[in-house]
Amino acid sequence: MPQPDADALASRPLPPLGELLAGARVVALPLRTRFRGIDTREALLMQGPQGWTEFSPFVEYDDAESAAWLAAAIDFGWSAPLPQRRGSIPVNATLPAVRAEDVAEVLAPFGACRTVKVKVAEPGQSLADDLERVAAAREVVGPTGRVRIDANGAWSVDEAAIAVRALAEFDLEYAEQPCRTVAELAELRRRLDGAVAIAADESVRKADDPLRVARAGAADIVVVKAQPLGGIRAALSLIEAAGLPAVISSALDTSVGLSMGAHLAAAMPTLQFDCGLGTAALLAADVARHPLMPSGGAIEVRRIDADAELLDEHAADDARREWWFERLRRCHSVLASQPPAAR
Ligand SMILES: O=C(O)CCC(=O)C1=CC=C[C@@H](O)[C@@H]1C(=O)O
Ligand SMILES: [Mg+2]
Repeated sequence: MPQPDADALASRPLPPLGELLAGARVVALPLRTRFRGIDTREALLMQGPQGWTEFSPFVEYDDAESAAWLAAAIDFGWSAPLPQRRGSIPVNATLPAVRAEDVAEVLAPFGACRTVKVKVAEPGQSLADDLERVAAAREVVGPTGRVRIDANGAWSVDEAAIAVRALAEFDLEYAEQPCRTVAELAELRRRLDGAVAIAADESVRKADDPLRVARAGAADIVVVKAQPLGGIRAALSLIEAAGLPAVISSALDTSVGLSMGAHLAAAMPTLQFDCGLGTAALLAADVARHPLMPSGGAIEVRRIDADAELLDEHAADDARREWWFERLRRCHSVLASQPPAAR
């Protein structure tokens, strides 16, 4: 799993656990549409000297992997902000693997996004389902819009070669993580020979070596998420080292976590692609009175104040809150056991 950037974090001591827990809140937010197998997004929110920050590794992630998400939360809540090069971030709409007839309705909360990312290769669905969904998404964004797909590594190289060529009929901006391994991505990229660009997501955020995919020439683009990569500074170093265009994306965060992603995107020297940071539109409830919803195809770069009433209204139950506090304690121990230079 990726390690937080050593140099960037070495100078900052780990805040004591008590400081993290003071005022920490756990929320359970309903989704509008089922996404990556969940209907509710749980997140732990904390208040640091720089403002609200988020720790929300998916519940199935182990402590070693989740510790990078905690390093990110601490970085955003406790470290001085980086210079911002832009005040708003163009975003894509994110389309879960819904039926074609539901596409327009599911995309409506995203407003006028020129780019849509379509989930494909959902277990239990067929290429015909993907073709219909991508066709419907193309219909919504029109001929000048951009359509990208995300298979979350579900295809073999042969399946991907067939599916990506078939879906290319709808003019794809890129295919995100079509296959699981770096070797498969490299083979697919060779076979496609530039017909469709390949973006790496899991091969970056869940890899022991997040730079391997770039070094192997297995992708044209890296998808970069602030929380799994250990925070804004670590993500910026990784992008520089990868030497590929980056798409900053969300981890299905609350608006607090999305503001971390927006600050990462704002600190990027260049931003070539629309970012996957419009996902507040997938939530049926959020923690802020003015959430980071996409408007006119962009989100603002600003910090988010969690709202006391919304935190109460969407508070997780006692058992889940204790589970998250325990997880925070364990991940804090993981970070504390690392030498400061590796934290
Ligand atoms: O990139 C986007 O449009 C939104 C974020 C997104 O798709 C994801 C967020 C969180 C978990 C992932 O399964 C998923 C992804 O694979 O990129
Ligand atoms: Mg992805």
